[in-house]
Amino acid sequence: MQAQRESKFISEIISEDKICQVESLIKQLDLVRHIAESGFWLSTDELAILLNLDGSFIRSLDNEIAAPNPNYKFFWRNFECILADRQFEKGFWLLRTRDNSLVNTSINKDQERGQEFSKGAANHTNQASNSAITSKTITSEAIPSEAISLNPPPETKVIPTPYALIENFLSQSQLNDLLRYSIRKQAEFVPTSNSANDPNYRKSFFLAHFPEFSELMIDRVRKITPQIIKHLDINNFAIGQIESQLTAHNHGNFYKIHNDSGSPEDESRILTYVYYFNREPKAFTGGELVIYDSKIENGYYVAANSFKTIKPTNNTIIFFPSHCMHEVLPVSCPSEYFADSRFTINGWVRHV
Ligand SMILES: O=C(O)CCC(=O)C(=O)O
Ligand SMILES: [Fe+2]
Repeated sequence: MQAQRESKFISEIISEDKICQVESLIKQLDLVRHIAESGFWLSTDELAILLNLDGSFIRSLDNEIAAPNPNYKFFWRNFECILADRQFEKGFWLLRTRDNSLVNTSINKDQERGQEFSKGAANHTNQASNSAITSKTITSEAIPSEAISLNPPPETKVIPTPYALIENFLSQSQLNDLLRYSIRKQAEFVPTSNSANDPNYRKSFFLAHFPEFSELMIDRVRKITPQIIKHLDINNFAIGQIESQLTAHNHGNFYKIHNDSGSPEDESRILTYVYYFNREPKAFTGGELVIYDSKIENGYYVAANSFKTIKPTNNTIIFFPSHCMHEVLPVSCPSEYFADSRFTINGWVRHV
């Protein structure tokens, strides 16, 4: 009798415990959905608390934050956690509900349940491993629940990056004036920063305010953009704001691989332009712009292995799609004179 009472008591404790687990799971999922809907960014520490991530996984996220991979994301249940920005060496994450429209309806109910309730850790995948388990045709047979991916299939096709180069973009007198102006403004140039705030990611100087030439450049870029759109054979778009900055790369300066439209506030950038100018004879070497071809992985553009190398040529402008990965190779400028820098006016054409 005593033993019977005890076992009943134990089973009540176990089931209450299970109810608590389910209740806290529901609370957690509600919170995650709430954050996803709000669009607020979470730091890695906050994300770790919210999703109850384990230490080794958090360390792997820290590695991703340090790595120059602006498009990193991982999956947690039916949410995507996207590395939105790097600020003060910390990663900030945007949560989004995954688009399940590609879920094959032939997944049977048991498998769906397996996916929904499999442990969080099983769903933490980086892009590479995730694509490895992604299958175009998910059938109901013989697939362990953890191997089912609700992702679109990986697109491994290499998409060549189109670009347009225009030589002698400004008149000789405009070019001379611009060069003189830039050299005179040396004291107003400030070091560039980047979203990772990592000095090993980008080193150069820029001038944000230069109305005497930004207006000229923006006007020229606006007028030529319709032709560029045709030449690059990209979808037409309504031209909105055009940004511009004046940059100087001197000895040892560089900008590692990145794209220009990866963060939410830069999403509307469609075209990147870079106008190169320098003193003649040219007193620097290097500083080539490397533009990578693209592959689509998990719905994101990532760099393919193939690329084009563009030599910065005086009075030449290049246009290419802002979502494409690119980098500026280190500049060697033995004199280290500011006047000998690799100068650019560069910026972005946004859609409205
Ligand atoms: O200077 C260049 O060639 C490219 C600069 C660049 O990629 C940028 O400012 O985003
Ligand atoms: Fe860029």
